[in-house]
Amino acid sequence: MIAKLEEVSKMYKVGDQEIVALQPTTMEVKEGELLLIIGPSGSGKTTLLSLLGCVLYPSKGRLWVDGQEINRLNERQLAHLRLSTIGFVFQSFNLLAPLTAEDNVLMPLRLQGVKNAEARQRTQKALEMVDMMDRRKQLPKQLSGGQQQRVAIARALVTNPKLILCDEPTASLDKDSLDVVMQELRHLANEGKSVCVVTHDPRLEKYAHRIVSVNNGIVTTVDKIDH
Ligand SMILES: Nc1ncnc2c1ncn2[C@@H]1O[C@H](COP(=O)(O)OP(=O)(O)OP(=O)(O)O)[C@@H](O)[C@H]1O
Repeated sequence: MIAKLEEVSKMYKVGDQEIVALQPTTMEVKEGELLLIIGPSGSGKTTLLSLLGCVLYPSKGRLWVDGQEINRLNERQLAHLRLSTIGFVFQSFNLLAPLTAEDNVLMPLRLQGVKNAEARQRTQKALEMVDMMDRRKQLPKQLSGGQQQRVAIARALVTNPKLILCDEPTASLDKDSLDVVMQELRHLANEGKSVCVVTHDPRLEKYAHRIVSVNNGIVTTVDKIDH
């Protein structure tokens, strides 16, 4: 198992009001699964993903990611855990506009201080996995939304993270690009990665190994009908 929550809750303070974004939640994320986190706007999905992504500390309860208990780590250790263990994919791709596809994918390895020759080799492998080698010299604006998202996936997996977290990765995509991106993510899960995908789009359900639904901060497991 890559992540485990034990009675984890998250509260936000707004003025003197306290908003409960996530009610006490106990769940696991396993290796080799694509876990879909589905629910309406404002239900707590991003909060749950941010906790799994070690971006937020739990307000209460205990959270382990890759065997480390989050509340025992300081900000610096948390940043290190993020860089070494987790890959992030966002709705808006978040590629750096002046850099080619290849240089975007290379960036996390530069941050990790990986030597140039190895970094180039790993970048090539990641771009091959998402079938974007032939477009590697292009800038993000010269790519379609689906192609940009595939580059963003390559960037997320170039560090060989155990856990890949995706926030509405298909929201800006048409149906065909959605299929390609979700098949890519499913493939990564089948190869042994843990992939969590937040969405409010039921079309993504068929790509999931497991589904949890979030409503008003309450997380429940949904029985999955296999397609
Ligand atoms: N930083 C914050 N400060 C205060 N309240 C917050 C903060 N982040 C989220 N919330 C509140 O917590 C609740 C859950 O928000 P969250 O972003 O997790 O929902 P979501 O399901 O991801 O929504 P969406 O699909 O619209 O992104 C909402 O009521 C939201 O307003």
